Amino acid sequence: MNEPPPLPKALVEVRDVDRVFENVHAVRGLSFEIQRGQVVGFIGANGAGKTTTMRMMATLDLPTRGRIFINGEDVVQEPEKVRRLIGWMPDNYGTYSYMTVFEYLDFFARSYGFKKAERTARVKEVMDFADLTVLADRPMDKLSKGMGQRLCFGRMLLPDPELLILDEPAAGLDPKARLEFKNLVRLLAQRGKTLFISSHILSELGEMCDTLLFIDGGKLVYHGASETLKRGNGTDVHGALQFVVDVTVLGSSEGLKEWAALNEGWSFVEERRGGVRLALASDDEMRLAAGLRKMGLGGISVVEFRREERRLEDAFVEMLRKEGVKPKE
Ligand SMILES: Nc1ncnc2c1ncn2[C@@H]1O[C@H](COP(=O)(O)OP(=O)(O)OP(=O)(O)O)[C@@H](O)[C@H]1O
Repeated sequence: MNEPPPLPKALVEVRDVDRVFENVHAVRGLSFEIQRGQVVGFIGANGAGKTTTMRMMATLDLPTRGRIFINGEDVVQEPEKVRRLIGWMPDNYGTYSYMTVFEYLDFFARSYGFKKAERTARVKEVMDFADLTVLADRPMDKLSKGMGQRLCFGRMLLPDPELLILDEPAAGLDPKARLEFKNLVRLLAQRGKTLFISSHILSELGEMCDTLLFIDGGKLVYHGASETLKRGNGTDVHGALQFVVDVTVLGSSEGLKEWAALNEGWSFVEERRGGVRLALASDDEMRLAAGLRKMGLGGISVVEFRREERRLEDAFVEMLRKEGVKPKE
């Protein structure tokens, strides 16, 4: 029996892509990969090139130079195959008055080729998933921003695409709707979907994404794990990442300051009431645990410790500074 061909390693591969409009160089030499099952945040200021990149991935626009592959299929040469793999949620979508939520989903399910019982079952499944069942008979133009967004989400999920591309989905949502949106993202990630989500507000995406891509002036300025960004508390004089640990001790913290000076990988950052902030030149939890054990053996009574999370906004600003880019509003 013939084995099926192996799946391409990365679900998305963007290779040295440029997009030049008449007099705007919107995307410049952009390259990145997205692995299957990841939730990726695509972050950049207004005009950074996010929508242009996403539209090219979604086969709605063509690169001026470079190539984009989705599951190994070239978006320019095989747009039909690519469209079957992706769900695209634009930042704006049209509403039809006098069409209910159910009618809208049913209409799109028909256009995706679902027939009768299968169509009814699929629309029901999507309405349940996106919490739209109670809104089934509500006219589309009577939905709140959050409800409308859930409907758009539902429509995108009808053909069960593997890759979901969402352009600014959290923009304009109130806190409750934003929470509901985060839950949907979490559920989809649990089902093994790959999500590529843009925003110009870092904190909107930080918690829900495994990986972050930062774009500025059409260029990629960072691609990495969101955890690394959050935990890394800046860099030392040599540019190496540091992780700050806040340690509370019983009694004087003088002993801990001396301990940090004598132990490799550790350094003193600052003193605070009841404790000290130390930097550890590693995010290895074993090294942190070994350090805490050594403190105890050295007669230092640690009553509490906390590895600090850096605000993603600070991380972003610092990263742009390192790249020599001035952050924009
Ligand atoms: N069709 C077009 N013709 C000319 N210029 C365009 C076109 N589409 C986008 N641009 C320009 O390309 C640049 C990148 O725009 P893009 O919409 O990709 O940015 P963005 O990061 O999505 O921003 P926003 O968050 O405001 O949507 C901008 O300078 C924009 O004005």
